Formats: sequence, C-alpha cells, structure tokens
Amino acid sequence: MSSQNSPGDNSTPSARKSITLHRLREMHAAGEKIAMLTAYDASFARLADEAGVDCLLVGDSLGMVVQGHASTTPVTLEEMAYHTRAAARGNRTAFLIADLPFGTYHEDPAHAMRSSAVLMGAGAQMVKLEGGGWTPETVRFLVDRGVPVCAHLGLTPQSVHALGGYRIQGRDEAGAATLRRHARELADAGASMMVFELMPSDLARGLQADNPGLMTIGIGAGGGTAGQVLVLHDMLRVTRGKLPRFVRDFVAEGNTIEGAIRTYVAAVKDGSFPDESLHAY
Ligand SMILES: Nc1nc(=O)c2c([nH]1)NC[C@@H]1CN(c3ccc(C(=O)N[C@@H](CCC(=O)O)C(=O)O)cc3)CN21
Ligand SMILES: CC(C)C(=O)C(=O)O
Repeated sequence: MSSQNSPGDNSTPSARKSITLHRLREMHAAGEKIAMLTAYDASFARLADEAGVDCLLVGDSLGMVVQGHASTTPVTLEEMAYHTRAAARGNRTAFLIADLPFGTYHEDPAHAMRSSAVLMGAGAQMVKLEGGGWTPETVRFLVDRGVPVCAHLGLTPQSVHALGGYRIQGRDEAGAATLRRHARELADAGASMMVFELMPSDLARGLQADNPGLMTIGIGAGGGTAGQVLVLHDMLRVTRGKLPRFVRDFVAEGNTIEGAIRTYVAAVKDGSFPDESLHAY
C-alpha cells in the first residue's frame, strides 16, 4: 500500500485529516476537483479512502450492481442503512454520503427527515435525493434541521420508469431551461452539493457557473463540474454488460484495484478525466 505513494501524496490514512463539508467547500473555493466514488461495504470503503477518494457515496445503484435488480427503485431504507453502516466502519477520513432510496422522502418533508435520521444514524454525513421541482421544500426542511443535502438532477434513475429509460437529459432548450430552474431552486433551498448525471457538458458547465457556491459533481456530464463520481463496479469493470460511455479503463492504467482508484483520483484532480471527446455528450 504505502509503496505506491508518490512524493507529496497526502492520501495515506495517517496523513490525511477527515474530509468535512467545510474542507470540501475550501477545496471547491480553491478550484481543487472533488473525487467521489461509490462504496457499499467496509473493504472497498477502506481501500477508496486510503487511495485518496474525497467522498464516498453509498449509492442506491447497489440495487443494480450488488443486488442484481434491473433498476434502483426496489432498494429499501433498511438496505441502504445496512450498507451505510458497513461502509462507515471501513471508512476513516472520506466524507460519507448515502442515497435516500425511492419512496422514502416523497410523501412530505417529515417523511424525508425520518428517513434521513436512519441514514445519519448509520454513519452518513450527508444524504442525497433525486429530482427537482417538488424537492426544494424538502431540502430546506432537512438543511434547517442539520442534515446536509446533495441533490441529483439530469438522469434521475429512481424515475427510470417515468423517463422511459436511461437517456441523456436536457438536450432540448425546454429541458435545459427546466434543469436551470431546478438547480437554482435547490441551491437556494440550501443543497450544498448536486450530482448532474448524463447531460450535455455545456449545460452542466453552465449550471455550475450559475451557482458558483454549489459543489456540482458530474457523471456523464463533462468536465465543467466541481467534481466527478463513478460507480465502483463500473470503474473496476465488474459490471455486467456494456459500460456507459463515461467510464474510462482505470484498471488497465492502474494495474491493481488500489492503483485503479488512485489513477481515477489523480485524473479527476488534474482534469484529464473526463475527456470531452471520449466520456462526455
Ligand atoms: N452500474 C451502474 N452504473 C451507473 O452509472 C448507474 C447505475 N449502474 N445505475 C443507476 C444509474 C443508471 N445509469 C446509467 C445507465 C445507462 C446509461 C447508458 O446506457 N448510457 C448510454 C447513453 C444513453 C444516451 O445517449 O441517451 C451510454 O452509452 O453512455 C448511462 C447511465 C447511471 N447509474
Ligand atoms: C451514479 C451515482 C451518482 C448514484 O446516484 C448511485 O450510485 O446510485
């Protein structure tokens, strides 16, 4: 492990201090890119933390890559809490975010607060919820009560049955205008972070420019965001079937799993990932 550290690398567990929300804001203000990766268990959370990943996301994508479902919608709050507890035990310094799964924040803000309390109790430091329009009231309610919130716009997988498949979003002007309005409303409601999934690079870049204090995290949204996220199993090429275009072969470059994660972090930090011509739309 330590044999792979390069000079100046501060990502060893003993050297790195805990990444807090405050520290993430400092990084964002200084223009340092934020590297996020999903993690669903203690072993991978530990490895990703030690490899220098800033934020770990216990994503409800676990419904697909761990549980074998065809979508994320069957995942329950209890399952998210189980994986969050496991990831939290392995993690030492990374900032830990957990997804509120489908149906656990939709009824009203109090419903979202009850579900968030379960995930925070399991070790999450921030919760993520999908969608715009109806969500700002809920985000404000959570933030006022001490729950940091990451919003999620563009392709929102929990709505796959309404969207009609995993398609790129915001391609026409009406769709782009809606995303601009949703992003502004969620930022105003107090969301400190926002995932942009599968949208044109120019649109994501513009949304970040419209909301400079917001930490935007892209996946298939180009290089104009404050950070990047990938699904761990995609990055390690364990996922079955065709990988989305936005995944790069970090395993070939990094040789080992830890090397792959270190290569990913370095590529996010130096801006070489994503490459506009290869991984963006
Ligand atoms: N393994 C995995 N990786 C993910 O990134 C991921 C999940 N699961 N599950 C939840 C959502 C669904 N995601 C997806 C699913 C499919 C595509 C996909 O097929 N993309 C096509 C382009 C589609 C288009 O052009 O409209 C691609 O080739 O990238 C992308 C993201 C992202 N999330
Ligand atoms: C793909 C990321 C952003 C996610 O939401 C998940 O892992 O569920």
